[in-house]
Amino acid sequence: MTKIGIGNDHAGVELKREITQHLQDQGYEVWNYGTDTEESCSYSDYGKKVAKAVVSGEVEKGILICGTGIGISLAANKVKGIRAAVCSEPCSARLSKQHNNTNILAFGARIIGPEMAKMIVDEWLAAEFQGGRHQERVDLLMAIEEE
Ligand SMILES: O=C(CO)[C@H](O)[C@H](O)[C@H](O)COP(=O)(O)O
Repeated sequence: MTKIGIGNDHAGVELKREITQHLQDQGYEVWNYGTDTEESCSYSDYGKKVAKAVVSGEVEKGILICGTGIGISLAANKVKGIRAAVCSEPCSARLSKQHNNTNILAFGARIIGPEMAKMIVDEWLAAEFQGGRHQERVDLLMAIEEE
């Protein structure tokens, strides 16, 4: 059973619940690293928590939600080994896995609705990294972390 870590700030609480249910309905094991209250908080804490869970192998993939998906994905991308992409439609989500081998998907609860979010998540989870020329580019991308 694939383990997915999910994290969110105060803007993403409701959408996090819907996505969690959607994933559990498909048999995924979902680990919640986000806040469960709408009290104002910082996206960076939650982006970091999910990113570290992915890098350590505690979970296989991560999903992040804030108002736009931007702040929380920026936080995740600060953690070595993370490739997080903000996606507002399914095509980008699929290509982010096929070409960039993203290990975290992010989106904004104030940008897209729950049905679009579910389509994005499904497309991303179904996609596979294509390797080949994309592997070389991902290797070059990750080498920047060592500079
Ligand atoms: O960090 C963000 C934007 O990049 C997120 O959308 C946050 O959820 C947003 O900034 C929170 O805004 P708020 O006015 O403090 O609710």
